[in-house]
Amino acid sequence: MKSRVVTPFPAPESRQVEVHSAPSLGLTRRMRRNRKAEWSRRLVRENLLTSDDLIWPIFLMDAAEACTPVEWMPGVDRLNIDEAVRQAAAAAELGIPAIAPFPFVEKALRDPTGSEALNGQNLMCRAVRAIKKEVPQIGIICDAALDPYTSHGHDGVMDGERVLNDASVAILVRQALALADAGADVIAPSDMMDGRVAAIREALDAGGHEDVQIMAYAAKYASAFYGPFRDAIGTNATLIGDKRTYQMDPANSDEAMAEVALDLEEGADMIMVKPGLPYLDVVARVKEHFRVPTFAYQVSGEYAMLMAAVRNGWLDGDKAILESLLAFKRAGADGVLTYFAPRVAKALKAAR
Ligand SMILES: NCC(=O)CCC(=O)O
Ligand SMILES: [Mg+2]
Repeated sequence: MKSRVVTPFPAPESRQVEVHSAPSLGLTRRMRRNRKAEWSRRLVRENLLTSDDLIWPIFLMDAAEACTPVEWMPGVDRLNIDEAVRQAAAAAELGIPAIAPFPFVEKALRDPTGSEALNGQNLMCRAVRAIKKEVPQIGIICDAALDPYTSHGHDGVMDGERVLNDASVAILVRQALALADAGADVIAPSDMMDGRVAAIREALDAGGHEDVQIMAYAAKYASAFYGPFRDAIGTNATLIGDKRTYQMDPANSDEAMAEVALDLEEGADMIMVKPGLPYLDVVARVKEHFRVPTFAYQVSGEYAMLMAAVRNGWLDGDKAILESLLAFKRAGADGVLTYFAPRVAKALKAAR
């Protein structure tokens, strides 16, 4: 019997590859044709990110220093009022339509009922007045929620361990009125109490604020991605327990549809899904079904993840950030709240 010689690899001459004379596959449809040049890629592009899509969340702080860095959000600062006015002007110049301020409230001003939220001279109200006066062309979206103001870090008032719904709504309504009186263009209830949109709408109308819009944090999830925000506004130190009795279970999406339906019935002009990238399925489902102005919040944890990799040189910053924001547009969002707003607006301007 002849023994077979097994060659582990083909001999060198049979490994020659004829690149140019390979037979055509005879395909009718070649998806790559439209991708062959930049002009063609631009022509067939389905979604576009522009500065009109950006809402910039900023942090406020009563401080002598213009900027106080937020440790867990590299590149983000808490701004005193003068600096917030300056940066709002710069944002308007960059074509950013709106900002969303959040206050770092001194510990001494926090109490169990969040009463500082009702003070018409509090940090938020003073900042809103100052920005409205100097930069009237930028929209100001103000959160209605008590967490920056409560000693326990919850978005409402408590009875023992329980966050009370209706009692919290009564306070949120007064907070919303104080913000509207200061000049807020949009009230954004982020508290996830039931019935707060209707109550706020009614009070705004009764208070002569028919034109103040409501952007409801309609589907806000009890998420681990808010960690760095809590560092920024100082609630990581105060928060007792978690927010799972009012914010949504990350496992659910039918429930998000019910939340959005309710907020729209109650008078929300715009709705929001939060967090962003991990919940794009919810954004897509909501937009597809309700066809209303739909926003998503690329939250602090998403910002921190991207920035950590960018700072390590593991990701190309502008490219990764722009791609992350384009994903929201693809999912159907009309706009995104993002800490990257000024960076992105600058990059988009430079690319024009
Ligand atoms: N109500 C506003 C937030 O909770 C923001 C959360 C974040 O950026 O992590
Ligand atoms: Mg709700």
